[in-house]
Amino acid sequence: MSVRCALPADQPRTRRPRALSLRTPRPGRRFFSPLLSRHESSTPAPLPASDDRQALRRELRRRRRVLDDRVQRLASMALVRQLMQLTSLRRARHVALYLPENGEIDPTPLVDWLHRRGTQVYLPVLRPLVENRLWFVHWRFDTRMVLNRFNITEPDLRQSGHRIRRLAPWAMDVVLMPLVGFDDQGHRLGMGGGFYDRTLAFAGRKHGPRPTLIGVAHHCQQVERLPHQPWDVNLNMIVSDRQVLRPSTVGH
Ligand SMILES: Nc1nc2c(c(=O)[nH]1)N(C=O)[C@@H](CNc1ccc(C(=O)N[C@@H](CCC(=O)O)C(=O)O)cc1)CN2
Ligand SMILES: Nc1ncnc2c1ncn2[C@@H]1O[C@H](COP(=O)(O)OP(=O)(O)OP(=O)(O)O)[C@@H](O)[C@H]1O
Repeated sequence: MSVRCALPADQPRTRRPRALSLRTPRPGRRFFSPLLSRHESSTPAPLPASDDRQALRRELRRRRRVLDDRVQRLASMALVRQLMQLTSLRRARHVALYLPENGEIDPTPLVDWLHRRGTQVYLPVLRPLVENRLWFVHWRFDTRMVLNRFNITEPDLRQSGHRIRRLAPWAMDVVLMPLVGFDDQGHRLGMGGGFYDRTLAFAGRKHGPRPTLIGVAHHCQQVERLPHQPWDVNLNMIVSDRQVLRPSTVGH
């Protein structure tokens, strides 16, 4: 299934940037090696260079926002098909995912499959009172939901009917993280709040339990190169509607 990402018609072709690049990824020199790569055609054309993370975020968010419903549905199906093959997800008992917003690739068709396997599903909730951190709260069909300050639907922490069940981030088996951008080195760009970076910072430690961190995105959110920030959590894998990228080097 080939999903073409829309590009602006009037993009000027400017010179390559030094720090950030929106150009089509080149083959070779991959730190992350693609598995299950099926679609090599219709990669996005080069876009203007930008040294500005905010501008890059804006452009990548625009790219996914303009995808129409059919493309979104096909991309979601292709994503979920690949996710269902992953051992980490097949073995997982506790999985955090997210409800898609503004064109984010939709992982929710996975939910029925997870429930049938007896796996518990969690959603990110903005933690009250602390700066930009998340809780992962158990999500069932009867969970009462509210809109958070970003207009994203999340479980209501003030439920009276049944006790809110949250799981410590280190106790999750898999966390699916929505990416705004990524490169084939496994570097990621998120929404810019540092929510996932802060919440999952413990995953950088050598010892102790940690979830498998899987970044998910549309293929058109891949860029040639993103700088690694010292606080960026390392992903175990990036899955798009086109491919699965895994670190090819042990110890990443
Ligand atoms: N679907 C989904 N849920 C998620 C995230 C996500 O990226 N996607 N998050 C991942 O972290 C957390 C929320 N983080 C967010 C960070 C910034 C913005 C955002 O829209 N920022 C606007 C400014 C909005 C405002 O201040 O009112 C912007 O940057 O333009 C949204 C969510 C938790 N839930
Ligand atoms: N572990 C951390 N502790 C304190 N501040 C952090 C941490 N991780 C990230 N930050 C801060 O959060 C801000 C946003 O970081 P960044 O631009 O990398 O966000 P992001 O990765 O796009 O967002 P997210 O993690 O929500 O997907 C930065 O100012 C950064 O300093």
